[in-house]
Amino acid sequence: MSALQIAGGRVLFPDMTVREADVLADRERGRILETGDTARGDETLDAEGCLVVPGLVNAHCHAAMTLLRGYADDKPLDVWLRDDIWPVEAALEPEDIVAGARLGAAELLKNGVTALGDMYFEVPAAAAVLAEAGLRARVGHGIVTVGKDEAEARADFEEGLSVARELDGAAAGRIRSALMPHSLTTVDADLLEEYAPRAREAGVPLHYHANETADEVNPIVEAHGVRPLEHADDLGLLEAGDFIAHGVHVDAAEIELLAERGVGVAHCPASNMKLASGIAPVQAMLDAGVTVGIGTDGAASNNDLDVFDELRDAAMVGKLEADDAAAVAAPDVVRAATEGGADVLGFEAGRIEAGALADLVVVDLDEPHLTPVHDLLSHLAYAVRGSDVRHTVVDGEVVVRDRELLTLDEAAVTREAERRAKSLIERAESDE
Ligand SMILES: CSC[C@H]1O[C@@H](n2cnc3c(O)ncnc32)[C@H](O)[C@@H]1O
Ligand SMILES: [Zn+2]
Repeated sequence: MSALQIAGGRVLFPDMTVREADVLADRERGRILETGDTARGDETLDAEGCLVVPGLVNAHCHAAMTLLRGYADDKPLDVWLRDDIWPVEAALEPEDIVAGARLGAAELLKNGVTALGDMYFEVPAAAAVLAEAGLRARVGHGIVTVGKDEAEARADFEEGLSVARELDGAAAGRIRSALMPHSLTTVDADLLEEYAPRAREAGVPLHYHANETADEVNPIVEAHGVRPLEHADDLGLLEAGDFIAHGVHVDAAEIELLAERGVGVAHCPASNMKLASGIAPVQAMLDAGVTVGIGTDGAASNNDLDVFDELRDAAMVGKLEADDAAAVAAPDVVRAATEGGADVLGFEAGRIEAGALADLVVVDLDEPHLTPVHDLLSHLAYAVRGSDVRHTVVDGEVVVRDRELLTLDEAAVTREAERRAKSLIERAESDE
């Protein structure tokens, strides 16, 4: 057996206490062996003066959208997608998505993200990039049927299903999959109802955008006489292990439904604020027992993939929504960004304890903005930045050491992304 020891740090344990401890990981099984005064490993990662936390989980992302970072800002979701994003996405070539996914992977890992949920196009190629970079991910082909005839719409669902079947369990289990219809308003309801059981047969969950804006809720209520998540339930889209993105405009009955069905929510506070989509009732979800994770959404609506940023936003905006400074407190957001996200994505990660997947992050505390230390949980929720991440470990393997990405050539990745982004926009704008 080959083991990695993360030595000399202070460790955040699942009960949200922080104690001095080493962590020993089995690199072959990718699992944590023990914590405390551990045996030495074949490889050591220095955590002296640092805080060792579970790897952050980005529960909803479109990693390749890093290519569209800063391309279109300051617009509401429907206008932004229709006028800016979808026209450019129509010009995407597979190599663009590969370059964007690589850039996303580099940014995620350097910011301490060890796992993500990712919905986009060219998924086998993008998943290979995420896996090679060392990430853990639940991926899926984003299915959109609006504007397509029946044959095209079915073909999109078939692609979503075959990609999910093909990729589930890839990269020694680091890649899992889901059937990922884009949303309840951009995908045909009859096909959703028809394909959901086929995803169940394939053993994969469903993931889709839901209740993101008020404009999305009203047409469903008008057409079906029920709220979107009740409609989703009627279509068979709310089963244990499924997870939705956003869940901003949800009422009490829908929150109860999410909790009863065991459906997770990827809360995306920055994207929800930037697109002025609304404020999700996160405290009410937590009170109801809904599993909540944190997502950045794509870099075009965020505009970065820093989950530390995101969990601070989640705490701040959660307090505003609840009109209560005690709401969505530090331990709640730290848990959501780690264990919550891992549970949402169905990974046995997000906690530092024997048996859990060895996905860990070492945060450097030797920074002015992290001084003094009264409460490290407070720092994690309100002061730590992605750039404070010193080491990132996924599956027992060191992927970032002393802020250097070991799995990708960062300079080459950013150069290629810059080149691809420019040519993509030129192509898209010349098609107009
Ligand atoms: C069909 S692949 C995913 C699809 O989703 C688009 N997208 C990015 N951000 C959002 C968002 O906040 N809500 C809805 N859809 C979003 C992305 O551009 C792709 O087209
Ligand atoms: Zn999204």
